[in-house]
Amino acid sequence: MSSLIELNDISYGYRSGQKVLDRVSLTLDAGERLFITGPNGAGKSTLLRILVGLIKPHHGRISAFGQPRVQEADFHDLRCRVGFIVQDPDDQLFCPTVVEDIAFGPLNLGASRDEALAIVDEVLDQLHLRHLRERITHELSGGEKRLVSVAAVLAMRPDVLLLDEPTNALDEENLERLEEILRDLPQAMILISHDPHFRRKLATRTLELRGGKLSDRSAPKCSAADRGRDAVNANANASASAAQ
Ligand SMILES: Nc1ncnc2c1ncn2[C@@H]1O[C@H](COP(=O)(O)OP(=O)(O)OP(=O)(O)O)[C@@H](O)[C@H]1O
Repeated sequence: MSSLIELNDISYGYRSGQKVLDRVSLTLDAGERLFITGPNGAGKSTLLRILVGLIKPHHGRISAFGQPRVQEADFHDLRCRVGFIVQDPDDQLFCPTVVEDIAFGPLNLGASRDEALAIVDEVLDQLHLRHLRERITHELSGGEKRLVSVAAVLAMRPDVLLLDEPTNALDEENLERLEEILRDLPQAMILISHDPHFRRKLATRTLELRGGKLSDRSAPKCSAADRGRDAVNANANASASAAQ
């Protein structure tokens, strides 16, 4: 079975600076919760923006749901199926009220007003957020905005989720609730997070982006035999250096 998402040999650099991504490849399979870690400015958000077609890579190929994604029309279709929760909820929420913000996606995908409102209530119940339904979006706290942006993306019933720093601004209770919600969702997802505790609870696989390269952090540790061999080699090198 082919992967849901495949990025092959992706390279990119902003005009202002050096290469951010250097021949990066990744796959996302059904049921995975794939975490991407790495230092600030490593290019993690850039990678997600490339995946959904907001930035065109200088090199490499993107395929999703079995189709190559090249033209803008390909990415428009992809964005209907991939829910992207961006780092700053203020970039995600733009309607006057919470109910309008969450209904926007389903309406845009062709739902009737009644259908969209039914989805809003279902998602608000799922996230225990009914009390925020009629609130004015820009008056919400940072954590409330974060949860409403998750609700707005879930309302679009995406096949895959991308979450960029979803735990930012969440208190302990809401963090635990978000963990439970994500664990119960059937969708495959890619999560960017600096929070090791959150990652340990949810990750099925972890990649690290550093110096433009992605490496697998969940690769099996080397075996006892390998460690023994490494120790022998290290001793041999140390003896050789001492003899010189
Ligand atoms: N629009 C832009 N124009 C120029 N440079 C940019 C732009 N957006 C990001 N960058 C730069 O590209 C690099 C990668 O940024 P990116 O936001 O992808 O990193 P990140 O790994 O998500 O960082 P963080 O963990 O801090 O969120 C950074 O050096 C950043 O300053």
